[in-house]
Amino acid sequence: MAEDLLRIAGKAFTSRLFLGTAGYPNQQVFLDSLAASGAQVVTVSIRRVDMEGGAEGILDLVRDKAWLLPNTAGCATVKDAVLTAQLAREALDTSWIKLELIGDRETLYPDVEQLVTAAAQLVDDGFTVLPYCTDDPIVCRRLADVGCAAVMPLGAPIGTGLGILNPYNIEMICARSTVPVILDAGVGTASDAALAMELGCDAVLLNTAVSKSTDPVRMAAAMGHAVAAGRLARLAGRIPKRTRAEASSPELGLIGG
Ligand SMILES: CC(=O)[C@@H](O)[C@H](O)COP(=O)(O)O
Repeated sequence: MAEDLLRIAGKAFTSRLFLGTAGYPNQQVFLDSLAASGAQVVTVSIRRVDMEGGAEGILDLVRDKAWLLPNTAGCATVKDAVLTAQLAREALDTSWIKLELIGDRETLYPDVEQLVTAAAQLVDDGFTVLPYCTDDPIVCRRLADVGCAAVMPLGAPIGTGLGILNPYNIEMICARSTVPVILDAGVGTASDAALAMELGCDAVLLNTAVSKSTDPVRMAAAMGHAVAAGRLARLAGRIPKRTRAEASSPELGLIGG
């Protein structure tokens, strides 16, 4: 079987799982979870992280183990998000940014109007932009049109673990998208991650489902397997759903039949 690579902006990955870094019991559990998951992309909140490698120090630990994807979590205006992205580029020497622009502190839903504006500005400024967005095919199209390298529609609100609330929209986004689709947020357990891949997503980004599980290292391994299994099933092509039973064994040719 030929190697099935995920390609984003010219960079190739063998794993289709992206992992967040927040909320782990301690750094060692995060590092063990990362290893168990096989994830090659790790997202870090620029507002949370200590650039000097002090108390958090996560950057130094991760740099040689995964591709760093800084994010603008906590930003609520275009200005804020653009400045945070520029700070990340300076400090981390990467032009990749996961653009989060939150419209509401309670739901943490993206503000899509500001998101498209910020994405366009960052693309013009030379960034590789991966925006966290709503599960709306038109919003995803707008983001691709302004030059985003991928789109990251939500499965459910961040941290809820509700799974994929609107699988029809996710499937539609995947079918229409001209750029890779990464399901981001709301994954609760391994079957959610597998479903995302079966619906046609190119990758899955998740955090809370692993960091807050009872056994993060074991859940991280489960997520790695789920993403790989979902991808394989997608490539293999599922059988159509039927409303009536159909015998799985042929009746003709049976001995004595
Ligand atoms: C870490 C990160 O980027 C999160 O904001 C992301 O959206 C994941 O959400 P979950 O924690 O729901 O997986």
